[in-house]
Amino acid sequence: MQTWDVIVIGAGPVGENVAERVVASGLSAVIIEAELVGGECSYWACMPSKALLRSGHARRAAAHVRGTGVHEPTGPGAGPDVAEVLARRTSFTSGWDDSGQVEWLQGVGVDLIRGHGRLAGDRVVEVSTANGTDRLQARCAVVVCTGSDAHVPDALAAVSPWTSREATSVEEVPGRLAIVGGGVVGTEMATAYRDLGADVTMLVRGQVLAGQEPFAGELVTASLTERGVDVRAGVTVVSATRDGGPSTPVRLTCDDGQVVEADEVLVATGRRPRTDDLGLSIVGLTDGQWLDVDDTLRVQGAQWLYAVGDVNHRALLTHQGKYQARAAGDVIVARARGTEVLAGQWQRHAATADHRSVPQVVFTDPEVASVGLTAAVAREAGHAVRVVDYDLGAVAGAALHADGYGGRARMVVDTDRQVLLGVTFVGPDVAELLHAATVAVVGEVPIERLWHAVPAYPTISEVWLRLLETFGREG
Ligand SMILES: Cc1cc2nc3c(=O)[nH]c(=O)nc-3n(C[C@H](O)[C@H](O)[C@H](O)COP(=O)(O)OP(=O)(O)OC[C@H]3O[C@@H](n4cnc5c(N)ncnc54)[C@H](O)[C@@H]3O)c2cc1C
Ligand SMILES: NC(=O)c1ccc[n+]([C@@H]2O[C@H](COP(=O)([O-])OP(=O)(O)OC[C@H]3O[C@@H](n4cnc5c(N)ncnc54)[C@H](O)[C@@H]3O)[C@@H](O)[C@H]2O)c1
Repeated sequence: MQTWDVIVIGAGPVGENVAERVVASGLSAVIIEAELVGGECSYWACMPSKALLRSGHARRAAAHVRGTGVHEPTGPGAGPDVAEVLARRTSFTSGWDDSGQVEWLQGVGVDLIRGHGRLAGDRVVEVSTANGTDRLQARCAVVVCTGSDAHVPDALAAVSPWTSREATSVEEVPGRLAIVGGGVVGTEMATAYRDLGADVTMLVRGQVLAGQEPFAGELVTASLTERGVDVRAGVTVVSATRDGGPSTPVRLTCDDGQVVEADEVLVATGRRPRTDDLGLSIVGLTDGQWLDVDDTLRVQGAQWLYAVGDVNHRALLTHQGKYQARAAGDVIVARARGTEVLAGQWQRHAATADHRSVPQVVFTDPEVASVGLTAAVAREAGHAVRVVDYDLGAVAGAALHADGYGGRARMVVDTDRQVLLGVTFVGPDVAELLHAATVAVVGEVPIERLWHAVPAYPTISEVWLRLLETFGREG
């Protein structure tokens, strides 16, 4: 049996980071990957989805500045060049070829075995490869970084719907696309496919972007609707049929009796853990579940098993998974060496920010950039809260940025401690405003000190000053 200090199962962005981290500190590591090194993010999620969105976004941004000579597309064929958009997308996935990432792994000294990994004993991992089964032994830790898959509701399974994988790797844009789900994937793909010329209908069980401040879903819905997307909220799909067989139109029946026909249907109804056939009974758990971890990313009740990234269900985002990977990699090294474990709040080995300081950008148009708690969640958690809103369009830098700029900003203030619990920006190109908010929330920067962080004039960031003025210097 071959032995390494650390065995990582899953070479997505998170697994790669854990392995790199422990090797950089002098331990040995092997990573096991069943599909492509780079994982979902590189080939079927973050990168291709943002590439599909970018051309339409850039074109609309230019069309909203008088004098650029670019106008909002009207009529068939007037939108972005679909073939070029798809070609650009494909370049960002390297044509679904992972040799570049494999080279990077080799360069940082991480060993790779291709195959399906599962636990098979105390620190033992069995790998099913094309040539049979290998058994590997870890001296220190086994780290599960197997990510997540699309969840497909039973009502839709029979019609073999698209998931985010098909939506991001598309080669031919359907004429009519129905999207079930109004979360991040649903709204981003509605934005992208509308730009690519599809007639898009969204069927949303609850509210659009339900986890965000309510005005985020409202502004995104208004914009999608204005651009011709048919957004139907408060409806549940109860059955789906494709009477003519595969590749023929799909008919979706909703709980209120309405029927929607489309050439393709994308299911964007959340994720499920990729823990099937993982041998979790070895540590007293059941396959198919999310893996509950402590703040050092160690599986609850286990000594040598860690779960990092989507699979632990703390924050299903690449950047947050990589943040966890840094903490996990470092704590594995500390435990291996017997050096001090720093697992208190905000210390090196604890993923403290997962609890209430997670930043996210939804790349719709307008963009939604948020960090920390929404007002509703902050109140539910028992904080004394004051909500401060400001019209982003009234900021000089925003008005210069785009003609008719529309958007809104909110800060959620903990009035007992006079610090920010959450910040949300909704508007064109607000993504790059987010990190300042993340620093303020994570740093628990007192409001009084924020008055000394002067935003440059005339930038959209001046909204910070407007929010403070609205809050008032005496609070
Ligand atoms: C459409 C879409 C767009 C997204 N856009 C963004 C975005 O813009 N920004 C953002 O931050 N996040 C985004 N996300 C979320 C992001 O993709 C995930 O949070 C991220 O990929 C999680 O990384 P991971 O390494 O935990 O898992 P994954 O990327 O899923 O990687 C897990 C790897 O493990 C492998 N694996 C699984 N089981 C086994 C096994 N038993 N043996 C061996 N290998 C195995 C898989 O093949 C895979 O390569 C998006 C998600 C979707 C679906
Ligand atoms: N820009 C980004 O950061 C980005 C982009 C895409 C995805 N992601 C990540 O990927 C994850 C998955 O995204 P998602 O949009 O699939 O999930 P989501 O949780 O954001 O949204 C799921 C949507 O599906 C609906 N839904 C759930 N079950 C349903 C059912 N049975 N029938 C009908 N509707 C149902 C929900 O009401 C919701 O509208 C997210 O957690 C997100 O963090 C991030």
